[in-house]
Amino acid sequence: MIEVKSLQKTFGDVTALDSLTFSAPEGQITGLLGPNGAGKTTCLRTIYGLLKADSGEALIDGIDANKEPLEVRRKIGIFPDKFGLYERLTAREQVAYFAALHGMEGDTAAAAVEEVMRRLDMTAIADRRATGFSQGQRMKVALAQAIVHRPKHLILDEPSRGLDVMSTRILRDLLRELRDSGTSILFSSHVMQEVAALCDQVVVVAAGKVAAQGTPTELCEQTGESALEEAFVKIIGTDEGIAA
Ligand SMILES: Nc1ncnc2c1ncn2[C@@H]1O[C@H](COP(=O)(O)OP(=O)(O)OP(=O)(O)O)[C@@H](O)[C@H]1O
Repeated sequence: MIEVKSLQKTFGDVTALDSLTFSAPEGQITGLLGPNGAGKTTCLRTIYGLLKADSGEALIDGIDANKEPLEVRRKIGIFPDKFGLYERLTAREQVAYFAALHGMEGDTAAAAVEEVMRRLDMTAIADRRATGFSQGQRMKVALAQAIVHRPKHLILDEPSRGLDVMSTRILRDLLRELRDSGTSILFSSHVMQEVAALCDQVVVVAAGKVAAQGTPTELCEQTGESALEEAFVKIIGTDEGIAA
């Protein structure tokens, strides 16, 4: 279980998180949906220990990443908003490096690397160096790095950015498969269709607060709308910063 409790974070005059509270249970895909600047990235960075909140807690299975970062890192896979690849390494070497960082060795590591590359349809780029990779190819390597150690919890910041239709489908199938095998998945997005298609639970964030929470159907019922897009507009009062 990923839990966020009364998270508060300010940057100078900007309140990025304002008593943000929600949880992402195991075996579910939870979507953080909000317009640009709502606080999604700040929230995810706090959960994986890259940022320290002014107050409140972010817990993975009850453990705070700020207090026990190594313990938390073992349990989670992270697909961050910004990531860099080692340009001189091949896709396979990058993923293998992350497997090693997570303590995987020998045949187990090699099998995990092959499996994740097959699953993400990366065979054609496996032995190419990252220099010259397209945005979508880079995204796939970053995704493979995030899941090669089969984490119990997966946190993704706008995972489908830069992916073409086929790759987006591969990503969606992968997330569903991981969900069905018990992984808790928390991802941020401002793309309505993605959230509607994938999420068991949606947490609508606006101005650092939870503006509404529920299944896509419940959000529609709560607002008396038939489409999630309309429900969302009603909840936050604008469609600015949200893509259909
Ligand atoms: N390092 C920082 N320094 C100053 N302000 C920041 C910093 N990080 C975030 N903010 C501000 O905090 C608020 C929340 O930003 P955040 O990136 O968490 O939003 P977001 O919901 O992820 O937006 P987007 O969809 O545009 O990525 C914004 O007003 C942003 O400008």
